[in-house]
Amino acid sequence: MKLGLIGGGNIGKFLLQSINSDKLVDGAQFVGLYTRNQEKANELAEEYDLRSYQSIDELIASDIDVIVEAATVDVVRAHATSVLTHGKDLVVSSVGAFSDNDYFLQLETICKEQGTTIHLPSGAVGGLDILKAAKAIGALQEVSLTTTKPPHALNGVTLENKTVLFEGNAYEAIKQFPKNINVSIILSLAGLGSKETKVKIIADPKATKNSHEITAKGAFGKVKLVVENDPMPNNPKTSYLAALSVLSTLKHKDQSIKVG
Ligand SMILES: NC(=O)C1=CN([C@@H]2O[C@H](COP(=O)(O)OP(=O)(O)OC[C@H]3O[C@@H](n4cnc5c(N)ncnc54)[C@H](O)[C@@H]3O)[C@@H](O)[C@H]2O)C=CC1
Ligand SMILES: O=C([O-])CC(=O)C(=O)O
Repeated sequence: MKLGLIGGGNIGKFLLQSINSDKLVDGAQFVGLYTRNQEKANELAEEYDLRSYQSIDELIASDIDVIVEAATVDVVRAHATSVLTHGKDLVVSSVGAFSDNDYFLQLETICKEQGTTIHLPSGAVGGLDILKAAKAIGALQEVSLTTTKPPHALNGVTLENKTVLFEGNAYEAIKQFPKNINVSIILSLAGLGSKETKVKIIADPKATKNSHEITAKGAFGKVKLVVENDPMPNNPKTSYLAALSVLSTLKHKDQSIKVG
């Protein structure tokens, strides 16, 4: 499996190390890369033995099977259609790009026409299996997410006390915090949609973890799940689990037996 990477930041570098150096995914290798900073791109290309491209379009047109995005929500929105129409599968970190249901359906149609697949990792949360199972018979009634991070992992404003920065639905949350609340959109896609998924974002100067508390109820009963994530050293906005989940998606992508 020949992989192309967009974004050479925190998650991107973790994936290069795990796959190209540590060989953690059998038969997979990153062979091409595009990231915004050309100097960084060249350094990564040298270190991990792959080709650096001058544009995302060139990377997409190259001889690769799968594009792995680890950049931004805007990059996904700008390039997902092109990835799919070039017959490549797409693995997305910035799942917030799928907050709009019409856009999601549009991409789904392209996938069907092209025989391609978009993989959306669970990211820095869990519990998607429960939401999907309950939704299958329309038995899901309510989903809420409360995310608490230290201020430097959110808007960077110095705060004395715990402060609610946002309260509303996932659709609005990702608009205001595109680098912080992708998790709300994966929960929306598994569950009730971005307009019906409740989100609260709290900045807590005493917090040392990026924590996500998910509650849901429906005909199945109810669930409360708290994920207390260690942040990644290179980017405290991003939890380690988010990077691990992209790696796991690549590891299990072509498995014959699917778990969960
Ligand atoms: N699904 C989830 O649960 C989570 C998703 N994320 C999202 O994953 C994405 C990647 O996260 P990190 O690696 O931690 O971020 P990062 O900020 O460390 O790295 C992003 C990289 O993308 C590059 N980039 C930015 N704009 C670009 C463009 N227009 N074209 C090409 N490259 C561009 C940057 O130069 C940087 O190298 C972010 O959108 C982040 O919000 C992060 C954490 C959890
Ligand atoms: O990594 C996390 O804890 C969550 C995050 O940044 C996001 O969902 O965008």
